[in-house]
Amino acid sequence: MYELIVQSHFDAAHYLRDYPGKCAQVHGHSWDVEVVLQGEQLDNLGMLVDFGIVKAELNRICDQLDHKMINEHSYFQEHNPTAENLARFFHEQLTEWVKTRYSHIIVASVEVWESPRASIRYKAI
Ligand SMILES: Nc1nc2c(c(=O)[nH]1)N=C([C@H](O)[C@H](O)COP(=O)(O)OP(=O)(O)OP(=O)(O)O)CN2
Ligand SMILES: [Zn+2]
Repeated sequence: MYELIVQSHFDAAHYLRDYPGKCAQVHGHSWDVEVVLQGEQLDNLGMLVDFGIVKAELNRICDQLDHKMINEHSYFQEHNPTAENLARFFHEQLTEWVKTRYSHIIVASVEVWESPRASIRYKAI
């Protein structure tokens, strides 16, 4: 089993609805995102899938949030923009993308760091 890992990054603002503390106020973070894809079968180049293709898709999703107010994104009007929901958001979008293109890989996990010392990892079950 191979695991392919790519990372990306975005800067954005958010606030947590109904949060009993300072995070209920608008503030910003520099989020880091790491995606793990798993698969067994390699292509004729000996790749699970080209890093560049996965990075481009991950960057496309990050661009939906980069330098924005996350709460205004349609997904986060319904989900509080916690690291948990951000990880789920990336996982859902990447899974949709993988399913339409690659039958031999799955999105095993997405990890979102809200700071260098705090992250959430979401895994498919
Ligand atoms: N499980 C989660 N807990 C918290 C989340 C989250 O997404 N999932 N988010 C927040 C807030 O976004 C907050 O901005 C970050 O909280 P906190 O680490 O307390 O704040 P700082 O970055 O300022 O850290 P300091 O150690 O106080 O400097 C809260 N919790
Ligand atoms: Zn925050």
